[in-house]
Amino acid sequence: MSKTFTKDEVAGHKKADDLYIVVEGDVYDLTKFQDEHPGGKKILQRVAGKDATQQFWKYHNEAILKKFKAKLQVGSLDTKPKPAAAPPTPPATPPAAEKQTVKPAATPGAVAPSPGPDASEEAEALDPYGDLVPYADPSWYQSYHSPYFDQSHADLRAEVRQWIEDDIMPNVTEWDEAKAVPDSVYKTMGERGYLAGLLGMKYPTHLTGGKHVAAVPPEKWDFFHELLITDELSRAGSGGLVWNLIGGFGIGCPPLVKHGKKSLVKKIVPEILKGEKRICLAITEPDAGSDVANLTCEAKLSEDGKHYIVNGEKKWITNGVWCDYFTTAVRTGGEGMNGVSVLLISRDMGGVSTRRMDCQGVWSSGTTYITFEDVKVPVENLIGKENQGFKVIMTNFNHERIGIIIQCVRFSRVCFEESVKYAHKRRTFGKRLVDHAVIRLKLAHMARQIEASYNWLENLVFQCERMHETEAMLKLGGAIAGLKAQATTTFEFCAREASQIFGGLSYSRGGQGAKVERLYRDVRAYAIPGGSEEIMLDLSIRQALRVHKALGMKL
Ligand code: HEM
Repeated sequence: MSKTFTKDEVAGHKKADDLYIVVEGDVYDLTKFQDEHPGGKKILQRVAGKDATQQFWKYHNEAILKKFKAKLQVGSLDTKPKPAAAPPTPPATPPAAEKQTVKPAATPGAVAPSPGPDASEEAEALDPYGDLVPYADPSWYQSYHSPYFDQSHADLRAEVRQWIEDDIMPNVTEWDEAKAVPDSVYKTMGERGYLAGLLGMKYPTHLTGGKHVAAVPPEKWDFFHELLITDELSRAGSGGLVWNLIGGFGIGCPPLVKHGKKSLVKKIVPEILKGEKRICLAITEPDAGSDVANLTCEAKLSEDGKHYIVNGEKKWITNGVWCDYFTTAVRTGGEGMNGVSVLLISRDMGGVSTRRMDCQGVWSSGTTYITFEDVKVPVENLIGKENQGFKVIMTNFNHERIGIIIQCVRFSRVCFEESVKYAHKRRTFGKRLVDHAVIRLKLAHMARQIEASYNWLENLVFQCERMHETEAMLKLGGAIAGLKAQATTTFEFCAREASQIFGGLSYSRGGQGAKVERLYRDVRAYAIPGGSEEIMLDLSIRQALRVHKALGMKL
């Protein structure tokens, strides 16, 4: 794309059969494209030979330019400024050298805490990052101080964001409409080491042949790195995409890695972490959702005691249609939670059928109906102990719910960010949308809920980082359930308000309102599965009271 044009040269291409335009200093040949332009060809012919930057931004967002650039750009104007060697980054405020650590002064006789040798380094906020729209990113992206994030998180953030912006964002709408994401994207998740970092545990180099995520040394990996991957993936604004990539894996693989027999884990997990095989979690049934203790899919021990014979149905199983393995909850004993076990079922055992279900949202996630008919599962595939599967499932719920929360908060931010950007370009009644108080009120209500949810999330992720998994399950289950309800209601609110701000553009699919329209459809996929809002709210209080009674609560 090295060809340069003068303004006059571009002006020479102003006919329908020879149509150039300029957008942001780059020259595009739209002669052939005009017939397929969704906005019509006449509108392009009216700006033929001219700089159409302003008109372009009125009707499109950045993803469109990224998507079509390679195909349509023929050069740049000679007046276009050359890009700087490195993108300028605003300095953190104020510059490090001028920063002073506040040393608490002690009055004689009093003991004052004093900062350790690393205090000034830890106190440093990271450089501002991203578009800097307030509340569109977590505050530590925008030069707030944080006790949780350091340079390794900032490096990972940059790595994931670049990939999402270049390879994912421009295609997300197309993939959602096609109800599938190319397999190569999931494979890339494995190759980049992201899948292995999403298990809710320390980075498992023993299962990745020593490989790890480029930006972060494995020994530094923590739950905040995990949070970041899901958060940045969610910026694409599609529940279908996120669930396609990590929906089945993120809940189906951890029970296997943590509670499966070593030989089984060693045999199966490395291929999954590489992105070569896929796994999902099969718990919900046509007649048992949040009410897990009532599941009926049965697993009977064969007479020789070597196999379980599995019969039953599973419904709403994310990724099921594409999966090789199914981490499946089955009934091996009597009624209730003490008769439940977890088995790893492989598609090649025979008797496993999957069909795609049509759903309101998360279109590209592959929601599936599964039938197991006389599937012969070796007893070695038992995950955890027989009839003690409920504990495996419950521990896993915390990890699943935190994932849902991260996604919901980021989707809420996406709704907010899209709204702020659109409100700055759309004019009604003689002024920009953002200049109407009623629109600012909507933005303020979105922002306050987003920040409250996210700060609670950071706190709980930090607790998970510090507590043992069983302690976390017992102590944090209630709070995580409460935050799930908080996050899904925030998401629902933000999707609604963003839709109102975008008006018709978020009612039709695609185009500038694409993310908002899609997310609005995805809301229920978050508010219902993984524990419905109603069950989460009730659990949050019941569980908190139980824990605090044990802690010595005085009433
Ligand atoms: C590089 C040049 C261009 C490309 C690749 C392009 C591509 C597209 C695409 C893909 C859409 C479908 C909507 C979407 O997905 O966002 C669209 C819609 C549209 N485009 Fe363009 N376009 C270009 C230039 C322009 C220019 C210069 C104008 C105006 C002078 C324009 C006016 C429109 C309009 C009015 C729509 C319909 C918007 C709506 O449905 O609300 N386009 N364009």
